[in-house]
Amino acid sequence: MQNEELTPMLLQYHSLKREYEDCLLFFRLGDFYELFYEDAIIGSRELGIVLTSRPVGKGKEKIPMCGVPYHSFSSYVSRLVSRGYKVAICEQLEDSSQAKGLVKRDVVRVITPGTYFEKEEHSGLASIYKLKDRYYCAYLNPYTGEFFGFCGDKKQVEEFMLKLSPKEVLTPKGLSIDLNLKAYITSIPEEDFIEGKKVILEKWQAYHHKAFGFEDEGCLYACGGVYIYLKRTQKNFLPYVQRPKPYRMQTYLRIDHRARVGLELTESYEGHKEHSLFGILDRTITPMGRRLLKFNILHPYSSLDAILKVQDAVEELIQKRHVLKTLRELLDGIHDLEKLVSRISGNMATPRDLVHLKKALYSVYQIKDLVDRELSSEFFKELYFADTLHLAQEIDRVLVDDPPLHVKEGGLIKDGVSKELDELKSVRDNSESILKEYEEELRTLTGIGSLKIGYNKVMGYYIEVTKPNLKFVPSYFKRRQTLSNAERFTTDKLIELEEKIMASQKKIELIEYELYSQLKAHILSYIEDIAKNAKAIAQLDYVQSLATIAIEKDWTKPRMVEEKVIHIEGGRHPVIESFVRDYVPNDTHMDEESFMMVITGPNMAGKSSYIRQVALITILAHMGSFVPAKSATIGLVSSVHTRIGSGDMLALGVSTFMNEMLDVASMLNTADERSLLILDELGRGTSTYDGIAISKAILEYIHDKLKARTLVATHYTELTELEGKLKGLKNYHMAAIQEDKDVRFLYVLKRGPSNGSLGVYIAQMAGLPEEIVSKAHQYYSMLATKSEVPTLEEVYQKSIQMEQVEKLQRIAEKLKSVDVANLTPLQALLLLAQLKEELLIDKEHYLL
Ligand SMILES: Nc1ncnc2c1ncn2[C@@H]1O[C@H](COP(=O)(O)OP(=O)(O)OP(=O)(O)O)[C@@H](O)[C@H]1O
Repeated sequence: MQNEELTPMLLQYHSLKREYEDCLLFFRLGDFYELFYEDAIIGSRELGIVLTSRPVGKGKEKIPMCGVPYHSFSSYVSRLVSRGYKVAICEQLEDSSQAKGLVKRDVVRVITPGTYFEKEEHSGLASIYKLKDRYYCAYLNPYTGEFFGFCGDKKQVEEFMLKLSPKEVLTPKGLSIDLNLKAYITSIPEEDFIEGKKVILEKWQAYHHKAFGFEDEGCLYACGGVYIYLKRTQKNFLPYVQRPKPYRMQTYLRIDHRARVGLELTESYEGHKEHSLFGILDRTITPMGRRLLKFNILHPYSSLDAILKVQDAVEELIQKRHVLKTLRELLDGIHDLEKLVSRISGNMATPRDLVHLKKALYSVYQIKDLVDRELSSEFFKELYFADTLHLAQEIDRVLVDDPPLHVKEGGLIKDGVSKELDELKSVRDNSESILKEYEEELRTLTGIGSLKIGYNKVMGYYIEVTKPNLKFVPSYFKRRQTLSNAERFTTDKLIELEEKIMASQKKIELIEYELYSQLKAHILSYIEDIAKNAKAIAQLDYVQSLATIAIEKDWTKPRMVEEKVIHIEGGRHPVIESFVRDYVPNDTHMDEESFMMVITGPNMAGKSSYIRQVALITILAHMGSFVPAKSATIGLVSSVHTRIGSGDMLALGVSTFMNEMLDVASMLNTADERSLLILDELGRGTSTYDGIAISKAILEYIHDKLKARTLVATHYTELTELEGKLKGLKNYHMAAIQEDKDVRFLYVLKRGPSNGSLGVYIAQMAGLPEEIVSKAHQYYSMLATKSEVPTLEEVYQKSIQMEQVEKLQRIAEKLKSVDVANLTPLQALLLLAQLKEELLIDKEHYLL
């Protein structure tokens, strides 16, 4: 269509669309946002709304269009951004009734997949910048304001991105990033990163990247790209952004994406939160606490100091149950403070948001008081609370307790706040009683008992008289409207009254709006303080959640040590124990001498559950949490890696075996001596001989080179031959009993190798046809005789012997280390009692 054929409104549309070519333009027309042309076709397809075509050009040519109501646009926008579209919101900048000619319009905000800060699930903007061969990246969560900068190699950047899972990643134009990112990529000019760095330095009044704790200025470029993009897209709606800070991988126990999936940390394989560690652990009350808990599950602490600080806080709360109870009650009154902060900052706060803020800030005040009075561990002493009570009091002074949803509805401000407002309100209320009096007067005057004065937005005030009474209407009544059974009139006096009421109403609205804006501006000037309190509340909620779950599930405080050990007595799997009745606890003993466990046993015997349980207990301990065990001593771990078949990369076209080898390669390249490795069914994706050969070679490498604590669950009994050859490796098996034609699982970890997988029995239990099962039994007997497979009874006896020998060795070690000459009589007696107990096999029998 030629320009001259377009209406002024369409010309306006085209000029805006040219500026925002890569966006779907939501063009405000009255109570609707309209989409035109190609945008309308996309919008109708993606949103399932009707596509119309209207003759809008001067030549009356039809163009495709569709629209969504302005008050519910949010859900439509969230659907579009989650599918990778960008949406430009074009508003009317003046009141259409006041405008001369075409209403002024402009784009006030661009919403992209990572910047929709009203919705947590659509929030997360990152960037990648490359200088020489270093990658720099930044991550901003516009929902909470959290802002990180990070520098690392390709692998670490991938890990950073997978863990923080941004929805949109910004890269400089022309830079090809060969990374596995699950986010929408937006290219922006390289100059934006440079310009952004300047803006950041200016905003936070800093002169150097070191002022933010960054070792390298590349991080500030990456942060700059993110910040400038946010500013340009959000324009006047900039959410709250915290000062950028370094994301320090070394302060966290590293958990890579494979371990997150394999150990079902935040969701189960099926995608359910409830069956994950997070689902089981979550006793938080506020959304801020919940977010911190999730973050800490993926980022447990790596230093002893940090862990002990949280542990002590959790222990103190467990001991002071009454304080814990009050704290939980107070937290219950706190809304999502981080969300409120970004809404206030983005100029989107409704009057009800401010009421929520008021309540939250009153609770924060009470919580601070409780913490000061009742809690003494270092964690609580270090919590910083800003004074925000005055803000709560100010909201309380100005805003009514139950305000309407929108500012426009009026009735926001309390009496006594503004003299002028109070006077106008009394004029308005008076006029209403004058109206009532006038209605009475007219009824008496005309003798029409049913006469009434009414109001609607279109006509204003009117006098309504039913048809049968029209004959009594005086001549000075002016006709306004005819209805089916009544007529509507007005009089000079009514018009005069109406003008008075309307004038005061308009003024009331103006003053209320002004006072409300002042209140918002006042709150905005303390936004940093509110954000700090949101952080403190998140921390408190985190520790109270850990204390609550520890009480509920009777967990114990693990002893955290620097040595390379894991000693767990009576350990349980935190998730499975919640769903299985009579979960059988098991012990774990790993130290410098014996740091690899190979666990064999039949299918379904509990091998995988056991090795995962050790990893989960270790992670919980590093979060400062109590753990599901009778007792535990956990030596610090630097990273947790898993090789667990979950099929998560099959969708990417990688075969099972290749996927497995990729996992192992990634593990071996990043793990170190202090890592914990969990290997489940290594080598299962290839032929048996290949599988055994590769598994053996990998275990030897881990043993000789890495020396990392490692748990292996396998069906290859051949791997058990490594015990004896590799000093630090020991065999264990999950015990099962063969009862006639059935197998009974004991779920007890026993020393020594198992005798095979009993897979035929499992097939039988699963209901395979009898014919197949009996054939399989015959084949199994033939193979077993050839390779001399021991019976279950033989395996059991051997494991008992091994356990007894090891027990005696431990006792001997203990005795060797005793300095007899320096023992007090009491210590000697206690030692004697302890040794006697350790020698006990059951209630009546002793070892030896
Ligand atoms: N300690 C335990 N106490 C009670 N039940 C358990 C225990 N460990 C595991 N189970 C139950 O046994 C089921 C199977 O366990 P798991 O998957 O760990 O066996 P597996 O030996 O790894 O089997 P496969 O070799 O077939 O993979 C679990 O889903 C759980 O219900």
